[in-house]
Amino acid sequence: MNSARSWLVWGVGAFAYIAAVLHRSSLGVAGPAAAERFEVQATLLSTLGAVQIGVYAIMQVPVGVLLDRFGPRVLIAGGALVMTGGQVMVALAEELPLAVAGRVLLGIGDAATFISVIRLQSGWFTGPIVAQMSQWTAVSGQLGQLLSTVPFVWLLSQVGWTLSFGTLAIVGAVALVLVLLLVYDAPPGGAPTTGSIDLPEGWWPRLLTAFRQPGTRLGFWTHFSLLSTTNVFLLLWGYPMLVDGLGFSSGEAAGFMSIVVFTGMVAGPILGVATARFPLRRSTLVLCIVGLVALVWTVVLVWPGHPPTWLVVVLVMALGVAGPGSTVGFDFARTFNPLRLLGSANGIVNMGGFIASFAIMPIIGIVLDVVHSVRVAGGEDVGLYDWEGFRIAFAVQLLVLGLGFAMVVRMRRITRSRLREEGIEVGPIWAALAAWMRGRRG
Ligand SMILES: NCCCC[C@H](N)C(=O)NCC(=O)O
Repeated sequence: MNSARSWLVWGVGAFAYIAAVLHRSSLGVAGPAAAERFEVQATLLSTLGAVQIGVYAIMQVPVGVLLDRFGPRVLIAGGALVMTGGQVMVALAEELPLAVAGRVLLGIGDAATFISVIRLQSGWFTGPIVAQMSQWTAVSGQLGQLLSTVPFVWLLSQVGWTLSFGTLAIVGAVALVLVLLLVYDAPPGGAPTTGSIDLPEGWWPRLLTAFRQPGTRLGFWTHFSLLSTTNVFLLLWGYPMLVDGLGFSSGEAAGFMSIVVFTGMVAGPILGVATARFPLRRSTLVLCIVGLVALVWTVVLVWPGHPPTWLVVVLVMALGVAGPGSTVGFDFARTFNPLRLLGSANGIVNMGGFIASFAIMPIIGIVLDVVHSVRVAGGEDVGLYDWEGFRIAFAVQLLVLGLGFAMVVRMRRITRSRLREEGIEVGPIWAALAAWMRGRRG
């Protein structure tokens, strides 16, 4: 455990996840080329993006159950295989239906990857480092996001659709071969066992057992609260809001998007250390991040006129912290479930943020449409992506943040009462801080 080989195995798993995120984000940055190739509206293409997120969310529970049955090696390799096939279809597609089928396969393969790499870590590492590894895995995915924004966009402009998407398929195939050669579920002696815990037979009772753990549901609501706001911004609505709503150039918008990604890459490891160092304060950390994001969105949305550039920078930095904040959800699942249920538990957690993203993405589009129609009917000459429309449409996110906050508070109360039964008392944060200050003085 925690050996050079552990790092190699994790590195290959992380590479497979980088490839998955690269596949995931490639259509989003190829919007104009796709609209031209398939002769469809950009709006229809953005709906495709939402469908892929939906497929990803629906697949979480089946994939989690399969992960507990077959282990991460099989799931990561299977995911890479399906994504490679999907990307070949996208590369060769001349008509939209084949491209859609390819994107569905990409959603399925992608769904298997992140939670399997998170599960792989628990087979190869022990101790506080495991809490940090989840953040490192998530950070590596951000590399895939960056690769899609600059190098892939450049490749697409140089060699065209088939060769650039074909190159992504080759990256997927390389990931598949490396996983088959190097990734195993645990070192030769086996992973740490949790054999003393009796688990029911059959996938359904086991899934229910994972769901009934309050820590799993605390993880679900953590992910629900914090992932969607970043996803909605990075994957769909951030670019039109910045360019059409606020009048920034496309280069400036790309710069803002990169700030989200870079802030996440810095915040992730810091949150990883914090969760490993203060495991009993993880939910307080999550609540602070949810509160911060809600506050910043509120200020942006009620700002008279266009929000100033410095405020937009604060917003994208807050969104950058929200992404790694959502990863803390997997740490709740890890510490409250036996290893043999971790696949199912992680699948449940990962569904949270993607269900919220899938719901919010079209709702924002619908609200934009309604606001636009009402204003046009009232005689105003405004565009669909006007800032006043975004101001109202983005307020929908406050409902997700508010619901998420309330549910995290509720689930942590239940989780803490379960801990109390086991003799672990988690006092209020102010009491802990006061004791810490007294300790420093004395
Ligand atoms: N853009 C934010 C990335 C944060 C990672 C996140 N916690 C997560 O759940 N990722 C799942 C995945 O499949 O990427």
